[in-house]
Amino acid sequence: MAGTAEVLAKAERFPGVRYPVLVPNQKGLDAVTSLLAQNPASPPLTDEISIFTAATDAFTRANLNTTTAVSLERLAPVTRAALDQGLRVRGYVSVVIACPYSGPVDYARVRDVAKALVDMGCYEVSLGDTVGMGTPAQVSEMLEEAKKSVPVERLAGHFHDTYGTAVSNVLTVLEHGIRTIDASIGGLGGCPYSPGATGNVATEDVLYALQGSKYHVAGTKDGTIDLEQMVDIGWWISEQLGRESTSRAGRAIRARRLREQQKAKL
Ligand SMILES: CC(C)(COP(=O)([O-])OP(=O)([O-])OC[C@H]1O[C@@H](n2cnc3c(N)ncnc32)[C@H](O)[C@@H]1OP(=O)([O-])[O-])[C@@H](O)C(=O)NCCC(=O)NCCSC(=O)C[C@@](C)(O)CC(=O)[O-]
Repeated sequence: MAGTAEVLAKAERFPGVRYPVLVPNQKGLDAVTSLLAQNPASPPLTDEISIFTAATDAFTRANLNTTTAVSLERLAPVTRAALDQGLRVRGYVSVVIACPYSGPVDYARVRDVAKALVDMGCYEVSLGDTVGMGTPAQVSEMLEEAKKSVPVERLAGHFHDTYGTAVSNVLTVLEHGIRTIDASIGGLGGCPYSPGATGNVATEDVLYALQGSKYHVAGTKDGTIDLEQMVDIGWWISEQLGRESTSRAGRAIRARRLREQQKAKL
């Protein structure tokens, strides 16, 4: 968390793109507030914070050094203060399917924690399969429970791809009415307290899977994004970070291009 302000101050920003900042507590909000005060800009460096907790005490202890109930008590005034400053607040519930420390998750806890985050002022709650073990059947069951307390329009899907089910889980939650999906280019991401978990579902893989579907990508000219360009970006950032892209579509398209180059040489 300590380097957040430095990263944000150096990030190149583009109109229409949001740059939410992960804020675990009041100190995190204070860092954002002072950064905005020291760097007045229009549009501001950020207009949104993301607060986070989990569906199990065991994960919240690892991630926030407290229980879920205490984290919610601490985050309520942080959310009010952020809203008072005109910031948007997004919430995350981690480990909505399985917890790396306490095993299978009670979906009623997901329901109740998501409701607590909405009640304190989050405009949206992202449901995170942090360990990436969820199957479409489990995700469906969890979502049916969460929808009992939070309208589906206020929910988002956040899937890590450890067991290779993230894209199918994305398609599952879309069928349930969720319209916001967290994804990362090249499959980057991951939580330091989720041992063995891979990064988030790759943006390239979600885009590939949505091709020909009834879903369109919001904020784009024709509802699509140039997948070939996204693949280039996924490989570029992965190489900057000294890693391989974990995007299946990214790897397949790179391999296809290599075959085409070899064929052209013949
Ligand atoms: C929250 C704490 C700090 C509590 O940790 P703590 O030890 O209870 O906090 P503390 O108040 O005792 O402070 C300990 C030290 O941290 C400092 N500190 C205190 N707060 C901050 C802050 N906001 N920013 C920077 N520094 C901070 C504080 O100043 C102090 O520094 P010292 O005096 O020892 O030099 C710790 O548990 C922590 O850093 N947690 C975050 C861990 C993390 O980065 N998790 C990954 C986030 S992403 C995620 O969770 C998954 C998600 C959301 O993406 C979705 C999903 O996949 O599920």
